[in-house]
Amino acid sequence: MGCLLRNESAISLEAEDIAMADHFDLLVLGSGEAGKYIAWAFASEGKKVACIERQWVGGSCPNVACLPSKNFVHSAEMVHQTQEAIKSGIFSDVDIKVNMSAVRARKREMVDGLVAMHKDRFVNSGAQLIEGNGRFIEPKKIQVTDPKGEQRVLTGETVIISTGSRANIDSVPGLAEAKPLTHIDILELDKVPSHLIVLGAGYVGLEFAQIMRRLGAKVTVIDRNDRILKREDEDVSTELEKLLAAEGIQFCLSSSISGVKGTSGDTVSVKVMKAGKTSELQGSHILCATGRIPNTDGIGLEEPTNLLTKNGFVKVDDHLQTVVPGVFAVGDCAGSPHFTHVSFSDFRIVKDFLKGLSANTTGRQVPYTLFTSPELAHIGAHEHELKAKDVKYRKAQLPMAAFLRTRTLADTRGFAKVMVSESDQILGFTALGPGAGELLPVVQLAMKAGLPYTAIRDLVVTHPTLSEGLVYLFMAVPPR
Ligand SMILES: Cc1cc2nc3c(=O)[nH]c(=O)nc-3n(C[C@H](O)[C@H](O)[C@H](O)COP(=O)(O)OP(=O)(O)OC[C@H]3O[C@@H](n4cnc5c(N)ncnc54)[C@H](O)[C@@H]3O)c2cc1C
Ligand SMILES: NC(=O)c1ccc[n+]([C@@H]2O[C@H](COP(=O)([O-])OP(=O)(O)OC[C@H]3O[C@@H](n4cnc5c(N)ncnc54)[C@H](O)[C@@H]3O)[C@@H](O)[C@H]2O)c1
Repeated sequence: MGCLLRNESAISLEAEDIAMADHFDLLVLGSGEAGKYIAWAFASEGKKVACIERQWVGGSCPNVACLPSKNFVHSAEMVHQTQEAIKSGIFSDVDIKVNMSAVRARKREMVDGLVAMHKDRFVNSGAQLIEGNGRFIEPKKIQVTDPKGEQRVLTGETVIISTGSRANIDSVPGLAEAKPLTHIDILELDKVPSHLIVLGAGYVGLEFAQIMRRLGAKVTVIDRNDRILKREDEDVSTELEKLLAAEGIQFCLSSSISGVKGTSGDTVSVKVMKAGKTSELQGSHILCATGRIPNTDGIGLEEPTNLLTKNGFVKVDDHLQTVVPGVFAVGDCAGSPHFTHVSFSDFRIVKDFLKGLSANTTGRQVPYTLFTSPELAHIGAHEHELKAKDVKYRKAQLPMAAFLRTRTLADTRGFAKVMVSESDQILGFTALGPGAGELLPVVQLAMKAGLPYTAIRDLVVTHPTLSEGLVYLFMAVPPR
């Protein structure tokens, strides 16, 4: 099989090594979102491809991140909806008791199905899935240690580093010893925590805080920032904090922790510092949700060619190629925004680049949705960024109650806003409301196609869908 790269690799492998090792057209380390799609795409075209995976076939998303956490979001939503139905008299005399083992079983069944689906995809595409831990000996040579401890050396004409990231555990005295939960462990609990302390009011922290609150836990969220989701506009994070607090979640903001005692799952005691004062918070469990660390340490990337940034991400250009021609890095480990859909976009960029097309990461759309209830969805510029850059814009904002479908759902919480340029281009859109994530693609499409906001304003949209509300929002944009 020939080289995948349009430019021949600068690295020449010694003939003897190639003879000894298993040699592939494409060698992928890590079977996460981008890595697995690249493996499947080239193997389906007849290339000799291997993908090395040490634990999670298909990566974090289907095993321990996006999909299982959204499975929990749904279980928590069912409990919440049942409670709402009792309040409104639809059910009477119902005693709700959450069976956490059943919540976990529903999640496990989904994950098992997803893993089986991934294994099938490997078989059907012809990409070899090689179980084991990979470590670079050279940029195009990886030593794999399989679960039995046996070692094998693989080489690739083209190599993709797709090793993802893991939860950060801060070096606070006693925190690691307390065996804190991460997103992986919390998805395996068989009992609802009596009092969950969540460290970090970002994506992971807020999604799990609401899940566990709705399943019956007392929940306290600690963050060093003065508001949740610091990167969002202040009106958005303030509103979401208000909605979560109304469900009974307690927030300790502008706070940091200086020590932890006890063991998560039994009792934990956390020393919280706020405005120079220290207090003690007792809980049953503690969850670390304070960001991610790239899985790039200890796998031979520092030597002989240092491929890493000072924060441990693999250094890449806007084609996701490292300093070594023919070696690419994708997804979280390359410092791409930490979303599965961005990793998928990385796959398409590398695939196109290898086929000689001019694909790159510059200026690509990065939409996102936080799966709290209500959801928070965003695309484009934030309002505070436009203000900071002194960009002139017109803004429309409506409460979600103006999206009439929300009234049928009896959930009118939140609001939506859009910022539009002097020349009618959509600069940014944010929605905090039920089903907000589903509103993004139509706005994205208009932005990508360079259509004026009036293209959405003037659509005939089915009544009463949530998307219909976009028409009313865009009608509210002030005239030029
Ligand atoms: C709780 C949680 C919820 C999330 N929810 C969402 C969401 O709803 N939507 C969204 O878009 N994003 C979400 N994310 C982010 C998303 O999961 C990540 O951005 C995405 O999974 C990154 O994919 P990746 O391919 O870069 O890495 P991963 O999916 O982590 O894949 C890396 C793979 O490499 C393997 N690996 C690592 N090192 C080695 C080695 N040395 N040898 C062999 N194999 C190795 C790992 O086992 C892993 O399977 C969530 C993240 C978390 C933590
Ligand atoms: N729905 C989704 O798309 C989704 C869901 C989960 C995760 N993710 C991705 O995973 C990434 C990681 O999520 P995350 O929640 O771990 O990180 P995050 O960066 O979103 O939030 C971390 C939070 O922890 C706080 N923090 C950090 N150290 C602290 C300390 N010592 N004391 C107090 N507070 C501290 C930070 O101020 C921040 O608010 C996200 O950025 C996102 O890209 C996406």
